[in-house]
Order: sequence, then structure tokens, then C-alpha cells
Amino acid sequence: MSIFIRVVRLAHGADLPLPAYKTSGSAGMDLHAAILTSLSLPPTERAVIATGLSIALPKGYEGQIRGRSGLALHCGIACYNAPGTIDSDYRGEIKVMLINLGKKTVNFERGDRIAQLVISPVIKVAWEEVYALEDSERGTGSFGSTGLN
Ligand SMILES: O=c1ccn([C@H]2C[C@H](O)[C@@H](COP(=O)(O)OP(=O)(O)OP(=O)(O)O)O2)c(=O)[nH]1
Ligand SMILES: [Mg+2]
Repeated sequence: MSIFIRVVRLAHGADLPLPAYKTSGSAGMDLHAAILTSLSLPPTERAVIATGLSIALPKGYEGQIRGRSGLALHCGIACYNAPGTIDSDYRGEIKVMLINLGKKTVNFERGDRIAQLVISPVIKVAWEEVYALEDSERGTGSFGSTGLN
């Protein structure tokens, strides 16, 4: 299934590629850093990185900004609000919030693929408030109640 999504490349990202699926089965489209100069992120430091993109998601969809496993594994880079949520009515620039959880400074260059955008359907809830909930197999068991391995 695919849908059309309106996208604007902002002036500071006009020369960067649109996010794209790297393989036919990819769930996420990689987002590029629309930074003007290179950026150094020392260990434990955070940065909010521009993508140069604004989008208009159709109603009933959301965008999720997720980290890239390779950056996490090799450099300790994570999205610290993971997953970031892009609301369907958001028209501002998509930004990526990264933290360096590794031991070395990580350098980013303009155009680097810093995270990925996954588009998902959203199910809206209307609360049906009740006095008590019906029993279930799990009941109130949590946090390892089924055993740890
Ligand atoms: O990683 C992210 C997360 C959010 N946003 C944008 C799109 C989203 O629609 C908006 C608000 O995000 P969120 O709801 O997570 O933040 P909030 O702290 O609840 O702010 P608000 O009160 O504006 O909803 O910020 C991004 O660009 N990148
Ligand atoms: Mg919010």
C-alpha cells in the first residue's frame, strides 16, 4: 500500500534528496541532515537537527522518527524522544533529536542520513468509561510476571 504525502523542501534543504526507501521492503525513509556546516556531537550531548522538510500527512496518519540501527551500534547515536511523533496537522519543519550515548564524539555532515521516518495509520479512541474491567489471562501481572527467560 502507498499513499501520496505533500512535502515541501525548505530553502536550507532544497538541494538535499527527499527521504527515500533504500530497499523495496524498507519500512522507513532515511532523513538527511539539513545542517549548513558539519556538527560535532560529543558523548552525552544532544542536538536537534533540521531536515529541511515540512509535510502534510493525511488525517489518520502519523510519522514516527526512529533511530538508525547502524548509527546506534557503531556510534551510540539515539533519538532521545524515540520514537518522535509527527502529527498529521504539523506543518513545521521536521526535526530530529539525537543524543550521543557512545564514548566518542560523532561528526555529522550536511546530507548525512541521521534517522528514519516511518508513516503509520493512527487509530483514534473514544473512551468508554466503566466501573471495572473484565478478567483476563494476564490480569494485573507485569514486569516479569511470566518469568524472565
Ligand atoms: O522528533 C520530533 C518530534 C516532534 N516533532 C514535531 C512534530 C510534532 O507534531 C510536533 C509536536 O511533537 P510532540 O507532540 O511530540 O511534542 P510536545 O512536547 O507534545 O509539543 P506540542 O505541545 O506542540 O504537541 O513537533 C518533530 O519535528 N520531531
Ligand atoms: Mg504533543
